[in-house]
Amino acid sequence: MVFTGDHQRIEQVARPGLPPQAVARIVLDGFDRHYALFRYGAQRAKALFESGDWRGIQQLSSERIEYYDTRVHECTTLLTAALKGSEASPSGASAQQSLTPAQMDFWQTVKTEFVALLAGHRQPECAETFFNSVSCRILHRDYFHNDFLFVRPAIATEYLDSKLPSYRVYYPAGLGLEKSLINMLADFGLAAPFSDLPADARKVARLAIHQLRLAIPGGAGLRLAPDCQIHVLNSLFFRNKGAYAVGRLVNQGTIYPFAIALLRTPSGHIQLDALLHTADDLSTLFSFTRAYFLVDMETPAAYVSFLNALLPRKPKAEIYTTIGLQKQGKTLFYRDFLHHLAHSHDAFDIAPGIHGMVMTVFTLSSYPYVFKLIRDRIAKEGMDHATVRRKYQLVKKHDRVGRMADTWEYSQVALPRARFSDTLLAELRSQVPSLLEESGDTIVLRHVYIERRMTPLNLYLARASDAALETAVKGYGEAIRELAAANIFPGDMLFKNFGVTRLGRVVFYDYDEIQHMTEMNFRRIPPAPNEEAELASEPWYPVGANDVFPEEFRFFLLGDPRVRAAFLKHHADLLEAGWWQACRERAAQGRIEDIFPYDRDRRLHVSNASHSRSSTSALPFPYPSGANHV
Ligand SMILES: Nc1ncnc2c1ncn2[C@@H]1O[C@H](COP(=O)(O)OP(=O)(O)OP(=O)(O)O)[C@@H](O)[C@H]1O
Repeated sequence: MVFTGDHQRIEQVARPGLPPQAVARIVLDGFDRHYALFRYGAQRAKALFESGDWRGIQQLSSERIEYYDTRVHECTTLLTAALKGSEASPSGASAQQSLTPAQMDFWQTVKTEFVALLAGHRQPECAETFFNSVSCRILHRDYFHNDFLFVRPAIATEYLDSKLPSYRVYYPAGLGLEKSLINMLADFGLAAPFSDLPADARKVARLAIHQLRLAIPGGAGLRLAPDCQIHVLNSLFFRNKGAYAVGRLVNQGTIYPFAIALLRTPSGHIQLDALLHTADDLSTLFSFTRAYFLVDMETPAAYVSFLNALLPRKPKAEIYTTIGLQKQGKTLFYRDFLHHLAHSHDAFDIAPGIHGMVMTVFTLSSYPYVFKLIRDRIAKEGMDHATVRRKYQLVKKHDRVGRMADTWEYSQVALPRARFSDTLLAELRSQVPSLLEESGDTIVLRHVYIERRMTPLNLYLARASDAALETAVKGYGEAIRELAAANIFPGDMLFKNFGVTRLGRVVFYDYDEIQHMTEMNFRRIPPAPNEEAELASEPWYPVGANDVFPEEFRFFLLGDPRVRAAFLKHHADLLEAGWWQACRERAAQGRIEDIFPYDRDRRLHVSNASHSRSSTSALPFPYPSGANHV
């Protein structure tokens, strides 16, 4: 539903006495417009994939992040104008003021009417969230409870689906696995030819049978059981240069989740690139460290419920987020979090690790997230709140390539004071007083970033065995390479700014100093004119604001002999300006590198030869042999 013509409707409804139902209608129209544009984005992603317009996909993903706030703003403005002068308008007096009993009645009725309008709606949970966003901009915080907002959902989404069901079914026991796969992939109706779908489907079928044999005790004589079926979500999942068919195979009552990665070759053909089937494969694909997918869904709840069965460890909040509905993700996160608080009694405390100069970070041991507040006084030259927020927003909109954690930004988060440790409370009062509001038993955080908790890499390395340390240092170098390939220079590459995830991936989380690679100037240190110059505290050469001397990395990164040995074994070239210059050059040419969320050995068309050192030139960007990701 679009807003064209709505101004006329507002005039009709903007007379004093605008009924609650009309207010509810304006909000729902606002949401419907948002969701129509959201779906249109996903439909465009398909066309962009088909034509290989990678820059277009990147731009779309980035722009889509703003859609929601823009629509909420638009709807709030519309509503405020429509309510102007009416008795219901809290802003008529002041949004800070208490509502009169009549106004309370009015706004409660708006909520009831909104629920009535949601009968038969396919995205009721997202519409409720939109209603909350608009209402929060109109009502005072005192009214942020279930009488006026959807603190709890009103409409159940279990078993909700579209007229056209969200997933399709194929029966390999009759048709054969290979043929079923061919039909399944052809049914996506991509407007680009497959290079050789039967041959690719054969490869995938063989791999699938092999995996089934491994999974089933005595599976050597595997037969597809009569109940064998493939369920595949109707829409492809698009992100960067990849498209993914996401589904599950059911055989003898057991569910085997899978995703098939599709790529477009430079000649414009579609190729199956990988079969992803383990729990870790799917966790990596749907990780919080990657950009959100573009998926055309009429009923997102049906997609989330399907995905939830494939990814049982992943909270629904994160699933909504990975499919681009990050506001719904935020709502669910907050509900889960309040529920967890009500069912736990441990205390918030300062996060383990080295304290940041920019952020005060705290956590709750029983909950796997950290809370980050920007310090009032930042002990870094030229750094202020606006810059920090800008950098975090940059990361939100950038492709995070599996190497940067996603953050959720919240304002006005009310938490029980009794749950804060004394040390943390003292730290917050001294470091972030402007973000803290203490009233009675509650502490309100005016602005906070919430992010998945990881083990800080410096702590991890300090207690790692030799083997684990080598793996982590290798992962650290790979993270730097992949960030650089995605045009991100981390700025501060100290180990304390990286974390290790549950799956052992090394991920960057300190964004205040990041810059684009293309803004940097990577230089070699010129030879010293004499010995005194070398010993002097000041460099003997001029240094520009964005000059970086990779030779110097060894001085602040490689003090520990174990770390040094591992780093030099895998990533010695990162200490050379030449590597960085080449990478910067590629970014400057506007190249979008291939960084896929699965290991090279999963690729169906990568021959063994390309795993050897001699073939590194075939790799898409300066990369050492043995690297996991291309
Ligand atoms: N996602 C996370 N998981 C676990 N610990 C974290 C996380 N984010 C931050 N921390 C902890 O908080 C510390 C400070 O966080 P962060 O690096 O974001 O702050 P900063 O002020 O920007 O740091 P710097 O002074 O390096 O700029 C980290 O060194 C780490 O110990």
